[in-house]
Amino acid sequence: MTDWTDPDAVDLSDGETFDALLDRAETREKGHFFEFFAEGDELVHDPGLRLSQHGSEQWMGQTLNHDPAYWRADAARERDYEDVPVHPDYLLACVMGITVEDLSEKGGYFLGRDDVQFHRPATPGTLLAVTSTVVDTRTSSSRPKYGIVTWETEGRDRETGETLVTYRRTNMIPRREPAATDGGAVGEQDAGGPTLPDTLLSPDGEHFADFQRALDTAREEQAAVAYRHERGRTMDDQLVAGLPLATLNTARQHHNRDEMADSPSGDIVAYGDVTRSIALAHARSDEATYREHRFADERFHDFVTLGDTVYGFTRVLDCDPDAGPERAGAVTFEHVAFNQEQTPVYSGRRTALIQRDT
Ligand SMILES: CC(C)(COP(=O)(O)OP(=O)(O)OC[C@H]1O[C@@H](n2cnc3c(N)ncnc32)[C@H](O)[C@@H]1OP(=O)(O)O)[C@@H](O)C(=O)NCCC(=O)NCCSC(=O)C[C@H](O)C(=O)O
Repeated sequence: MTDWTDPDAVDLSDGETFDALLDRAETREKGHFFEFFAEGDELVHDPGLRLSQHGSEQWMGQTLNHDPAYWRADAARERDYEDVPVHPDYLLACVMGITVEDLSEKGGYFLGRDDVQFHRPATPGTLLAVTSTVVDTRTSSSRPKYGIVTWETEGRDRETGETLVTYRRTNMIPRREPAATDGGAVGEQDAGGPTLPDTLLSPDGEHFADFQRALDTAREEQAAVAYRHERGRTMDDQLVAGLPLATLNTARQHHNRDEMADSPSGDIVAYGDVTRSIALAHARSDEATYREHRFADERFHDFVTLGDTVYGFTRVLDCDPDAGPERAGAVTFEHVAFNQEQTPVYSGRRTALIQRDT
């Protein structure tokens, strides 16, 4: 009788034998299908992650978020930070990265995020504690193989218990069993041509007063304050696979080319937080940012894959001179990331504190 614990019992040099072995082996699964999630469930995400200066600088460097307030003590003090904090995009990506193994590792699409709030800055060395609550589950009417799940997530400092960031995110999650639906209409477009303002204005500078002036002028002229950013960033392996893995994001979409070969993208795709951070970096390079405040209605419209180039477009929606400290006012933007074919891949509303002219 063959001893199946004998390392030599299976001839691995014989491809046919190994194929047959793999075909019969059960796959030990990772992640959860849609059916796992029930409204009200709370998930405590285990891996934890210590935010690091290196991780933050690597994120900033690769995504073109070159803001010295997040790496130089004098620049941080100038922006009223007690210590040099990690970059907020890195913080957000790390908080979400930790959740992926429990929430979205099975694949599916990161559709959007809402109510992103930064409660306090986080410094390098902070150990994260992250929990999520399932707030909604529903069947996708257009894609019977998927369900749609929304979670609320909170990232805290594990040592002090202080809340750092909170948000609500929605993903399409593969179902173990396809649902019976009417098949729905996929990506239907509205009929009729586009309605656009006659004039698009751009602010004269990067300070709060420049945005406010442009918005006031636009209101008088039935114009919009909307502009493109010159920089683009082509997605390479470091961005697509390296950055998500550095945040412990285990979603196969970002690092398993073999699995992704049969997917609609045909290849690995960028982590939504990387795409978003690049578009925001383009926008921030044209403004005197004081602080990030909140984000709303973030959507991922299309996937971004290796070799795509991410550009940015910004529309100014509102200016509030009374929000924020004396030296800054709040500006609400809509940012759009688009690719080399001018296809939007991300959009979101962002309120940031922008420095007044000094
Ligand atoms: C996902 C897409 C292929 C969908 O395209 P399309 O069918 O054209 O879009 P619809 O607008 O019809 O949406 C389909 C259904 O999803 C619901 N939906 C869409 N957005 C939201 C939202 N923000 N909140 C709630 N629900 C939403 C619609 O209501 C539709 O529902 P139903 O009719 O019942 O089916 C396309 O959008 C696409 O390719 N998007 C890009 C996705 C992407 O690349 N994301 C980022 C990369 S993946 C990632 O980062 C993974 C991450 O690591 C993680 O783990 O989450």
